[in-house]
Amino acid sequence: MYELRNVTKRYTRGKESIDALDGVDLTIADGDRLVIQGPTGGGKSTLLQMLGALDRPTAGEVVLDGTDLARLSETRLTKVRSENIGFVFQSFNLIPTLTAQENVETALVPLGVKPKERRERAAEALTSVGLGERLGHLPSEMSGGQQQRVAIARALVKQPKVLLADEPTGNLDESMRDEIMDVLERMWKELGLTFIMVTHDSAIAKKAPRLATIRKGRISVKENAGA
Ligand SMILES: Nc1ncnc2c1ncn2[C@@H]1O[C@H](COP(=O)(O)OP(=O)(O)OP(=O)(O)O)[C@@H](O)[C@H]1O
Repeated sequence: MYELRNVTKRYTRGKESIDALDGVDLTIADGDRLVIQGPTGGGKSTLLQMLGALDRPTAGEVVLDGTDLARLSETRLTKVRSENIGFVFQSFNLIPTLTAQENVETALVPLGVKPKERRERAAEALTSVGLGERLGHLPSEMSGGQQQRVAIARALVKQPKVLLADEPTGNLDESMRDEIMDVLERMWKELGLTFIMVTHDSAIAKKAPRLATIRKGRISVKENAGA
């Protein structure tokens, strides 16, 4: 469970400063699915960075399961991230020289998982996203949708509590967008994840049960009981 209290993130460049987040309060329960939308520059990616322990706020608290991430050392933040949080990005971020299976295995290396178990768990994760036949393929030998599925398997192989996705369908055409949204939704349900996704796609936002909008660093949250 996340509890954000009065979170401010100020970026300063020379004499100019901007509050990318300006007093954000937000609670996200375990197993929630939250979609974040808003105009470009509104603060979406900055919020995701706070939730993902990739950066700390300038002021306020980002409490994950009772621990304030804003107060952790860099080493502890890295540990929280590698154990609890899976990331999926718009640009897939796969390593081009590694096969699908090797790309997925990279998520287990920092956790000290032995090579044999790494291979087995990576194969299992790829099978669960429908890529059991593609373990030995390089990213360049796969479609955009398949590459994004490898990235999803890499995010989930460590069995995180939280999945954060930043425009996961942004580089995909419409049919692949639907395919990736189906995989993400199925994983959210099957694994009981807390799933938080940034999107510019109004069709996806419309279907979201809980929708946060961020403008000029300020957040408003709407529940959509019908979605
Ligand atoms: N590292 C940084 N240094 C300085 N300013 C930054 C930095 N990162 C973001 N900003 C500024 O903070 C504001 C919020 O940026 P952010 O990337 O969070 O917006 P966004 O809603 O994700 O936008 P987009 O939809 O374009 O990705 C913007 O004005 C941006 O220019």
